[in-house]
Amino acid sequence: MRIDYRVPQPIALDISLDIEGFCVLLGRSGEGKSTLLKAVAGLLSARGTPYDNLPPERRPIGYLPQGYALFPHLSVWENIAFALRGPKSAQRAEAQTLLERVRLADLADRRPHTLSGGQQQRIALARALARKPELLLLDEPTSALDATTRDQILGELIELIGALGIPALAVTHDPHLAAMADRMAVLSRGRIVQQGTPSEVFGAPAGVEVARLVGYHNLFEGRITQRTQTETRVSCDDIGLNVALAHGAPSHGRVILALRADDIDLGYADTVPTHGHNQLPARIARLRMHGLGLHLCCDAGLAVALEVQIPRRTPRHDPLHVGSEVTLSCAPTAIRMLPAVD
Ligand SMILES: Nc1ncnc2c1ncn2[C@@H]1O[C@H](COP(=O)(O)OP(=O)(O)OP(=O)(O)O)[C@@H](O)[C@H]1O
Repeated sequence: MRIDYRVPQPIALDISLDIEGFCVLLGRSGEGKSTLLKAVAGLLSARGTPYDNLPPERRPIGYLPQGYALFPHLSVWENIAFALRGPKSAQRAEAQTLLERVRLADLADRRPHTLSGGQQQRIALARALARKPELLLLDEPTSALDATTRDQILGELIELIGALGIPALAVTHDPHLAAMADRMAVLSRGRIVQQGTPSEVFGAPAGVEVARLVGYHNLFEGRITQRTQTETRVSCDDIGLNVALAHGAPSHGRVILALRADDIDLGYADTVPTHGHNQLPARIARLRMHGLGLHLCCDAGLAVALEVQIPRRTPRHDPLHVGSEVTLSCAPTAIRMLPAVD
């Protein structure tokens, strides 16, 4: 399904988006993600296809707002029945069928506050299904979930929506959710700046804004000085780096290099890193624990400090401290080359 929407207020949007399976629209806070969903649902004034000029109640859309908006004083089945018509007994039977579709048949008489965040989310989904939607819209589906179970609950939700066979558009600023989608798009300054599968977008961000949103912590400027058939040599503050050639990457002049914190390897000054590419002597400027690993800020002579994520501490990592001399290294294929921004 394709949606084309133009929204004048409260923020100008001009959006064309292909929705297949579970699609995630990623954007910073305030970019207009909720505004787009409300426009498609007919809850604010906008022009676009499909559903142009249809009042909200006639749009075949299932809308899950942030926090789900379940009625606390109604039972689960009454929350779902709120979207149904007809005699009470028929409503109850249909609510029960919808609860079975979201695999929560035994919770019909509970109140929403007695359920987990993931269960509440599925009740909201059941209520949305009562409208027989041809499109599901989910506003920040991660926001009310517990961080420890979030990925599991979202995995189950995505699987469930896939089994229902209804295309879904979820909006979020969370790259973890985007990484789990069938397709994703990135919203910036009112437009879609990139869309594709998560591996296409995470693997080849179209620009600095996308790179930042999908977790490239290290962004720094350089100038292309040499090019071979497979690699480009880029000079960054007098430090030379080899970058693997990628389709569509700039071929000359100023560029921005993007590098993920967990794509940098760390060796001690007296050890040779696991691979011989792009070795940078560096000094640890800051260091903090990150789960089982470490997050480091290292001064390697570039204009910016390099952020380095070590997933698991080995016994050799224990002596690391501010001021330690280390050798950073990264493979040429780990560095993305983006057009420079003026
Ligand atoms: N009712 C309103 N009146 C005035 N301005 C509004 C209104 N609703 C939203 N805005 C503004 O429109 C812009 C987009 O808001 P929107 O809620 O769509 O952003 P968002 O991308 O969903 O943000 P978040 O991720 O923080 O939820 C923001 O600058 C917001 O302040």
